[in-house]
Formats: sequence, structure tokens, C-alpha cells
Amino acid sequence: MSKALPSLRVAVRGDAILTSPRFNKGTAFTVAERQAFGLTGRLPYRINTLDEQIDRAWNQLESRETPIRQNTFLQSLKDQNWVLYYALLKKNLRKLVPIIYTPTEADAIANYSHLFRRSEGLYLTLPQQDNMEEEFLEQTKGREIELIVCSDAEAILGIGDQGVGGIGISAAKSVIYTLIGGMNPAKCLAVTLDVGTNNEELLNDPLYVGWPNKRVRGKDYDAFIDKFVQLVRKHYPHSLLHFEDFGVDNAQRLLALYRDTHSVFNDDIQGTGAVTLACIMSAIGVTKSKLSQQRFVIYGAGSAGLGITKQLRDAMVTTDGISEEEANAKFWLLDKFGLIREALHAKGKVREGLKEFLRKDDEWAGVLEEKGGDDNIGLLDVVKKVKPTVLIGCSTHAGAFTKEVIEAMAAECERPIILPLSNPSRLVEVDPKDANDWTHGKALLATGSPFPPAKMPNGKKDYIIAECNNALIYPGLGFGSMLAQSRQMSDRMIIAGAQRLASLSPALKDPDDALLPDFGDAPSVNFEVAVAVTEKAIEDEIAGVEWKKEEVRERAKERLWDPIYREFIFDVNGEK
Ligand SMILES: NC(=O)c1ccc[n+]([C@@H]2O[C@H](COP(=O)([O-])OP(=O)(O)OC[C@H]3O[C@@H](n4cnc5c(N)ncnc54)[C@H](O)[C@@H]3O)[C@@H](O)[C@H]2O)c1
Ligand SMILES: O=C(O)C[C@H](O)C(=O)O
Ligand SMILES: [Mn+2]
Repeated sequence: MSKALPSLRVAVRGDAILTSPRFNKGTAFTVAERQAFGLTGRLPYRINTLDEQIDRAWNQLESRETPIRQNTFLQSLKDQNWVLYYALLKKNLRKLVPIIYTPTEADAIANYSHLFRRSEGLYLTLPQQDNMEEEFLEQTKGREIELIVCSDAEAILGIGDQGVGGIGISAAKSVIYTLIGGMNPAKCLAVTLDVGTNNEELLNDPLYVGWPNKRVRGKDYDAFIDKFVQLVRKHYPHSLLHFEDFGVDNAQRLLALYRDTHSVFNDDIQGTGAVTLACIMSAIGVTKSKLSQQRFVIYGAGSAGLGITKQLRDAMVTTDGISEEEANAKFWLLDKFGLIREALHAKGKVREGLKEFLRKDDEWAGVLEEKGGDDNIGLLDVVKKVKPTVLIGCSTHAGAFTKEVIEAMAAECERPIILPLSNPSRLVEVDPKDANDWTHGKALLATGSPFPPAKMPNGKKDYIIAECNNALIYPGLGFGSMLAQSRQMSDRMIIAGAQRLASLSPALKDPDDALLPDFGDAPSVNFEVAVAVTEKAIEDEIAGVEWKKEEVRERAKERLWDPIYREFIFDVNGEK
């Protein structure tokens, strides 16, 4: 979808333009630009095209042998030249998304202080909050911010508390918004909310670059977050505020607290809920059944587990016309202490927000008795008794879906739908290759991190393991909400996006194909999601724009940011 862009007036010159990743073109500056910006003597003679630069960068990247070294290389390319960075990624999307995002980014975050070269985004640190507004304005000066991704890093992917390294997830999610969602990177801001860390390894590391203090909680935490949210509301009232990888209690609380006053979005709850709903809709298309005919076992009832459960429940009520109570009864949730049920709740072992999904103790009296009074009803017990049609993992518990569990499920279900969603790859609840073998190719599978296709029995074509990662939908949800200029991200906008994504699933056309579109197609898929989201906002009269629904697609195309070089004209009053 490349298009020629009008020239841009730019005020920075000399070394300043070469060190600005937003404007730097390196050897691609033209003769006229070199003269106008004082670059002739600062650059070697030869002028390269973007394609030549991509080839060179690709060769340099390939000479780095491990994913983490490639990640570091790409990070430094991002610090140098955004157009080249995004053009290289765009050309090699399937190969490079796992390097700059899940799973490799998890290692980069865990080693943030040791790999540190250059800062990016905005670091807001609790003891320095008196100057928060100044810092915020300093960092966003001259940019019309449309998207802010923030994290307090308490629960990064499945690897826990990563302190200041959380900037890595905010930045990676923001890159995906540009790469896959078409958002202009100059209008995106990655933020780390450094409130300390309880990660002892980081606290004891003399090289740790964050605030070396225990994680602050309670009133002080709330006041700090509120100060930040109010700044966003004041200066960028139409921006989307994306929350990523907060601890589950804060994730739920903050979403509920702010979603009525600003367009806020919690990716782990809502993004994961939406992509999983799309994946399940595609799977039940294959099994030719309805949502309300499923029995769902959700293993891991944190942000993702709860988001998925509520999204599926709400969709069931809407599409199948059953009551909320009836829909709640289709779910069995497990967490650290086993099946979530009344007795656990009475002991204070069930977190707020799960009450609707408590199972009755007397349903399980027989199982408890058999277990000799063991209080913990585990996954195998639940699978055997419930005979689920859908099993979803978002527990961070690697290998939790054992052979016994998978076989017990497959024994009672013709096409078990199994989604081990924990990231990064090493934390997956079951390797999809094993789940495929153990079910003799019957399971319908998708994972959170990328996995290779699984071999099928009887010489059938390989089964492509769909990547059920929120990155397949949140860029479109965000782009759509930005287009709509909506002051909220409503449930109906999210469901519209999920439905559009489901309608594009390869399994709809061929039941032996993947449950979700390939990541290589993520940009066009997310474009469709964005159109659906904007149309819904307009239909529901919560959009800030006055477009007709028929105009949305063209308007959306006009707004897509593409990594191509624009001609620069020097102007002291131009962009800085
Ligand atoms: N595929 C995706 O798009 C996607 C999206 C969000 C999260 N995730 C992954 O899901 C996992 C959970 O993420 P989250 O944000 O919900 O984290 P979270 O901390 O909010 O939730 C994890 C939950 O699992 C529970 N748990 C831990 N060990 C368990 C065990 N042995 N048995 C049962 N439950 C156990 C925890 O008590 C917690 O409630 C992570 O690995 C994350 O990477 C994937
Ligand atoms: O970051 C990802 O890859 C997905 C998700 O948000 C997660 O926390 O695992
Ligand atoms: Mn996440």
C-alpha cells in the first residue's frame, strides 16, 4: 500500500538530524538534502536507495547468530533510523516479529540493565513524580500523541516482575502498533511506570538501572498512576491509553476505574479476550457447533484467563441468546489452588472478579472423597469429570497439559479445542506438536508464541499452529479507536473487531487449515479489524468523527503510516 508522500519541512540539521531516528536517512539523504542540512561532509559519497539499505541491514542482521543478538541489533537500528527499521521488519515480517516481540523480547526485558545502550520512551519513576508534567511535556513536545502504551512491569508475559525493564514491553507493543496497525511511530509513546520491583535478582544487581526499591503499593501507587492518567487526559484527551502487563489485581482495577472517562484498553484482559474469542469462533466453525454448546476449562485465572472468560461469556449471551447465568455455568476456572469453587472462596483463596464463576462444592463432593480429603481439585480431575470441549492455558505453568490430561480430554471429545497460550515459548502448557500426536491429529490447536507446523498422521498436510496472540488484534483495535476519535473503547467495538478477525480465519474455508490468519497477513487483517471497530463506534454514536460508515475504509487508508522516505526541506520553523 505504498504511496508517495508530500515533502516535509524539518528544522533539525547536521549531527542532530543524523542522530534523530525519526528523521535520519543515513546514506539515503539526497544531494539536495545533504547540502541543505549540512550533511555532505558528514556522509560517505554514495547515495543508497531504501532497498539497498534494507539489503545491507539484512546481511548485518544475519551475521548475528542468536535471536537475542538479532534483537539487540534491531534495537540499535531502531535508535538510528525508523524508516529503515520498519521497512526491514515489514519486508521480513514473519521472521522478525518473533525477534522484536514474543518470544525473544522476553529475554531482552529480563536482561534489560545488562543490554542497556540507549534509553527510549518515557521513564516515570515514583520518587521523581513532582516533575511528572514537565517530563511528560518535554518528551512529547511537537508530537501529536495518539497512542500511549504503559506498563508497571509487575507481570511481564509469563516472566513476572521486571522493574524498569518493562519499558521493553511498552516499546515492543508500540512497534507492533506501527508495523501491523499502521500507526505513525512519532505519535506513539512507550512509558514505563517505575514503582520499584520485588524481583530480588534485580534489587541485588549493581547494574540494575531502575529504582532499586521494593514495589510501592496502596495509596501511593494509586496516586502515582492517577497523576499519570490525568496528564494523559489533560494533554491528549483523544489518545488511546494501552495498559500492558500490570499485575492482575491492578490490571482489573485500573481498567474499571478509568475506562468510562478515557479510551483505555488493557491488552492482557481485552486484547487476549478478543483474539481468543475469534480463535474459538473459528474452531467451532470447524466442529459445527455453537459457543453455548461448549464446556470451557480455563487453566490460570489471571488477567488473560479472566479476560478470555468474560469475553467468551458475553459473546455467548449475545450470539446464542442465553442468560448470563447460564453462560457462566459453561466455565470451569482453575488457578494455583485448583478448581475455583465455593470452599476456596470462603477461605479467601479466590480473587475478586471471579465470584460469578465459582463452582458449587457439592458438585465435587464425590471427587473430593475419592481424593481422600485433598482440598485441591486439579486439572486432570476437572477434565475427567467435566469432559471439556475447550481447554485454554494462561497459567505460566509450563507443561501443565500433560499427556494424561490431553488423552483424557480427547477420550471424550471428537475434536478437542486446545489453546496453550502462555508466553514465552518455554512456558507453553503443552508443546502443540505433542498435543497433536497425543490426539492423533484431532486437536484444534493455537498457541500464544509461534510454533512450527505439526505433522499429521496418514500423510495429511501439516497442521499449521495458529498464533493466538493479542498482537493479531490489538493494533487494529487501537488504530480503529484512533480513527474513530472515540473517548472510549467499548465492549461492542472490541466484539466487532473479534468478529471481523474470525471471519478472516483460514479454517473457515478449509477445516484442516489454521484457526487464525497467518502473522504474515497481520497488517491487512488488522486493517479490517480497524475498519470494523470504527464502523461500530460510528454506529453506536460514540465516535468523535462525523463520517458515514461507507467512508471509513478510504479514511483509514489515508491514515496508514508507511515506512518510506519523504523528501525533506530545511525550514527553521519546521518539525523538530
Ligand atoms: N497469547 C496471548 O495473547 C497472551 C495474552 C496475555 C497473556 N498471555 C500469557 O498468559 C500467561 C498469564 O498471563 P496473565 O497476564 O494472565 O498473568 P497473571 O499473572 O495475571 O495470571 C496468571 C495466573 O495463573 C495462575 N497460576 C500460576 N501458576 C499456576 C498453576 N501452577 N496452576 C494454575 N494456575 C496458576 C496465577 O495464580 C495467576 O492467577 C502468561 O504466560 C502470558 O504470557 C498470553
Ligand atoms: O506479549 C505477548 O506476546 C502477549 C501477551 O500480552 C502476554 O503478556 O503474553
Ligand atoms: Mn501482555
